Amino acid sequence: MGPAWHGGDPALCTAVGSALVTAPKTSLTPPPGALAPQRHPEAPAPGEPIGSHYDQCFGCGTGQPHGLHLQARAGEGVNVIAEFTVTPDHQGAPGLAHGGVLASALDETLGALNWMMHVISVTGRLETDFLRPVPVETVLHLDAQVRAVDGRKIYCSATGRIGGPDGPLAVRADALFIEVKVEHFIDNGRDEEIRAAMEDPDQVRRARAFEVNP
Ligand SMILES: CCCCC/C=C\C/C=C\C/C=C\C/C=C\CCCC(=O)SCCNC(=O)CCNC(=O)[C@H](O)C(C)(C)COP(=O)(O)OP(=O)(O)OC[C@H]1O[C@@H](n2cnc3c(N)ncnc32)[C@H](O)[C@@H]1OP(=O)(O)O
Repeated sequence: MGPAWHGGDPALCTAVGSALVTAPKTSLTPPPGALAPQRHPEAPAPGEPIGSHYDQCFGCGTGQPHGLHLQARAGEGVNVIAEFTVTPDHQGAPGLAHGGVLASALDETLGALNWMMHVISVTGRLETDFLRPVPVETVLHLDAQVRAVDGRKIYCSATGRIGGPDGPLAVRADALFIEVKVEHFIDNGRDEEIRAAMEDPDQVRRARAFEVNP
């Protein structure tokens, strides 16, 4: 038998007869004690653009030539909306968007939820359903919302519709984001980019926006 998805880590699988059966992974369903998400009092007003968290970000960076250039806006609740236009650069099959690009668009929209709660979090798990092919030149209407919060774990979901905000569902995702401190980036990022980010007053200002979290 070939290696399982977890590389055969004995902590993650149990032997049943001769077969390896994976243990259930952390659920994307909030546990019973999870709390309803709170919109931060200083979250952007509904309809207000959220802006890029880092100008070199593949998802939202305005200075990233290869990026998706996603521009999310605050929703009414603990949610954000965005539009993403599929271009020929995003193809997987002739004339159709690559699934990984669509997953990135969902991931980035979910990441923008950080601004609605003033919490820094990173994707721990992202489970994506691809329901319809998405042709080049399609505008994908994205909507992401936080469903619940349990300690550092943020349970959220996103949808991507075609033809309009109420159009047919093309992609959807459930995700678990994990809250981190700004040190997560400083400790793990490459020195060159971290140094440049710390010398950029706009970047420092964006990071500081998360420091006070009542
Ligand atoms: C000066 C520079 C400043 C730059 C930054 C400035 C501003 C920043 C502002 C906003 C920007 C923030 C983010 C970017 C936004 C959007 C981009 C799109 C989103 C992404 O693209 S982001 C990149 C991809 N992402 C990663 O690069 C994560 C890699 N990963 C890790 O870095 C660790 O893995 C981590 C931190 C996730 C956890 O590590 P950890 O040690 O802190 O915590 P631990 O492992 O204890 O987990 C605690 C509890 O979460 C559960 N848990 C953990 N992982 C799980 C999983 N995968 N599935 C199910 N449950 C999971 C555990 O089971 C436990 O649960 P319990 O508490 O119940 O036991």
